[in-house]
Amino acid sequence: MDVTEANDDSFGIEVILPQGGKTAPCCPHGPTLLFEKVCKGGEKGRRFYACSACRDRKDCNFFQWEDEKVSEARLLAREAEKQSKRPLVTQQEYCSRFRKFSALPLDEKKFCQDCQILLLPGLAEAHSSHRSIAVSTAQLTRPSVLLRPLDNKKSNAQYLFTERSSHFLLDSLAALGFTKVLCVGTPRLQELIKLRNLDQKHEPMKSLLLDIDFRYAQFYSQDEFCHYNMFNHHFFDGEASSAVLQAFLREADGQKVVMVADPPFGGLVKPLANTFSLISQRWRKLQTSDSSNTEMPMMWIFPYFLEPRILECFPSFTMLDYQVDYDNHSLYKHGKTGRKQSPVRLFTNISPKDVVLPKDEGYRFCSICQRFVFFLNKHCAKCNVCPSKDGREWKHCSTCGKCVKPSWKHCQACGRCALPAHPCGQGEDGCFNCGSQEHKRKACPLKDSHRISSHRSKAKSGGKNVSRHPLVKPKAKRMSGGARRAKKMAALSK
Ligand SMILES: C[S@@+](CC[C@H](N)C(=O)[O-])C[C@H]1O[C@@H](n2cnc3c(N)ncnc32)[C@H](O)[C@@H]1O
Ligand SMILES: [Zn+2]
Ligand SMILES: [Zn+2]
Ligand SMILES: [Zn+2]
Ligand SMILES: [Zn+2]
Ligand SMILES: [Zn+2]
Ligand SMILES: [Zn+2]
Repeated sequence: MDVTEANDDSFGIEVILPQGGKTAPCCPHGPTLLFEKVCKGGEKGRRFYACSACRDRKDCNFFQWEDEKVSEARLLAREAEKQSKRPLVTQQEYCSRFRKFSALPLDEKKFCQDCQILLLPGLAEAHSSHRSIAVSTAQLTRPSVLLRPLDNKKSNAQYLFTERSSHFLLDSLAALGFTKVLCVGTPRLQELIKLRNLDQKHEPMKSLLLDIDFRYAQFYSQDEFCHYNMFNHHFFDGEASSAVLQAFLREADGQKVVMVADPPFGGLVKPLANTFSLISQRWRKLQTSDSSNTEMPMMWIFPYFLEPRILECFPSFTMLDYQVDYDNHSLYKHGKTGRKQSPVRLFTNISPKDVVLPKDEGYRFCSICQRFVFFLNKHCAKCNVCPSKDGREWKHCSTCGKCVKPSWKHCQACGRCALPAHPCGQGEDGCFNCGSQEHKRKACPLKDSHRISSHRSKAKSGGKNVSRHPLVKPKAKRMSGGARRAKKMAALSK
């Protein structure tokens, strides 16, 4: 993929990927991203830098105009903030603590739930007024169960795979012959790999977890975990961690590497694709000359409605029908009917016919499409594909000449299929959030991006704190989280 400037002609906020040359200023999460407001007709707005990882200003409020002169005092204040946000303990220190902790007698193994850390005996006093629990040896092998999932939707969005999905992933990777799994934001997959190695029934697999959640450093050695930001390919521990990745990507003695990434769903596609392509390039450089043209095998887990954006960045990818579901996300569950179906899918450059989807969960092989599909995704002889994206049975519209969602009807006035309740005669009703005609608001990569919305306001008002901007929808009456999610899911399944 080219690391080039965006040329999407929709209006909204665009990310401009680094092209070498100018270095971006850093926030506590590494180099910031450059954003630009693009208006209808291609008119460009003033560019600004903002945090790559946090989509909520509460988590990181970095803001700087591209052409802004920053005073020495502000630079010093930034540096001080960066230092204050650094973890108090190094990963090396964590590793040595973990060794000591593992050697403790069972009744001394404690975990502080308030601080989310393993407590060595010397620390017990300082945490005596906190809630702490005993930790069994088995629990030590399941950090994703022990740690409280970070449910901050806009930054961490830590949704953990169900047993069903994590075992499916692991079994598929093993069946495909992969022996090294680069886990980008997939802590639960990493721990299952380690557990699988323990039972010694299988060929051992190696794994390396790259995640922004530093709590995981407590449980892994330095060659198993790197504190990492996947939106700017930033290693918080610098060269040392970067070297760990480099060593991991090297394939010796018939080893085969695969990357599995499960980014927060609201994350911007372009910076993520840029990161994955940088990792792939590093992998390719380590290959022997005869395979130098191939891409690194990758699986990117993301909602189906972002398929066009992902394929734009990775034309070699295919979206598989498999529905990935999550333990702590009630609406992203697997099911055969209605709203219970998860919208999250696997995007991969591995040949889809080789990724066998489980028959007992309703998947079958389409010999024409040469891939496994959900049973409701029936092959359309006219389109010559299994057309469904959302797991429901789609129907063919002969006027449009393509298959459409079951709830859509052909509208003579608009000359296309749409929901019966569509705003008729107003042409393509594209995205209400950013104005693009290529997706609906629900698929907007900038949706839920209040931080960017506030920057938009700032961008327009010359830095003054205004609450309204023509591009920013006025805040609707606040709904409860559950109601909001339900509404979103209802919109998705129409
Ligand atoms: C949707 S969850 C995926 C978890 C996965 N389903 C599992 O069960 O292992 C997103 C993961 O990405 C991590 N994450 C969030 N923002 C990140 C960032 N900027 N860089 C790296 N990791 C990040 C979170 O800590 C979390 O582990
Ligand atoms: Zn930041
Ligand atoms: Zn504590
Ligand atoms: Zn088919
Ligand atoms: Zn069709
Ligand atoms: Zn139609
Ligand atoms: Zn119409």
